[in-house]
Amino acid sequence: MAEHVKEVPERKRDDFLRWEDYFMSLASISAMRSKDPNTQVGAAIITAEFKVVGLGYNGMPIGCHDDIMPWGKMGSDLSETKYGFVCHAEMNAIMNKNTHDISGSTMYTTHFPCNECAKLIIQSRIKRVVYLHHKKPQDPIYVAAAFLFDTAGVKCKKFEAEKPSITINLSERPS
Ligand SMILES: Nc1ccn([C@H]2C[C@H](O)[C@@H](COP(=O)(O)O)O2)c(=O)n1
Ligand SMILES: [Zn+2]
Repeated sequence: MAEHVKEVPERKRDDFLRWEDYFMSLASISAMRSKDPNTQVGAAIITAEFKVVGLGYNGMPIGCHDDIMPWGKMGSDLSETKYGFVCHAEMNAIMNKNTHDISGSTMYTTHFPCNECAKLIIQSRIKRVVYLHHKKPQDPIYVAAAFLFDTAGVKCKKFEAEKPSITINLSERPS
């Protein structure tokens, strides 16, 4: 064979990122955009045809500047904490969707959805939720969310990574 022709491998590479790892990676990378000093959450909506149609992370509403809004957990009432204002990652992923009908889709989320996001997920006709963390399963908010999903027939699954961690190299130097 001519010396300049690269030997083409006969088989595909086998260490490619599997679909589920890819989709949870998109949710996890989206979470890296969050300004929440305590909990960064990301969500990705994937259609049954494996198309990415929505990404979101927890953040303040449009026009509510991050440096003006409260990011604390404690205050004399809700209006003095982030909880009264922050948009959840799941809601933002739904609001950011780039197609009208997301029925039958799967939401990959770094954290188990709250009851308010569960309602949005159900009403959007998302049929499956894959989550990475579930910090407070006994919290009434998440008990209510689980009841909503179970009653509405939305399947919930804890994410199991094929690759427990991935590295992204954004520098020009080859990894
Ligand atoms: N499924 C969830 C759960 C929480 N979030 C957001 C809401 C807050 O920004 C933060 C939670 O704050 P913490 O009480 O852990 O300090 O995460 C979400 O977007 N989706
Ligand atoms: Zn929520």
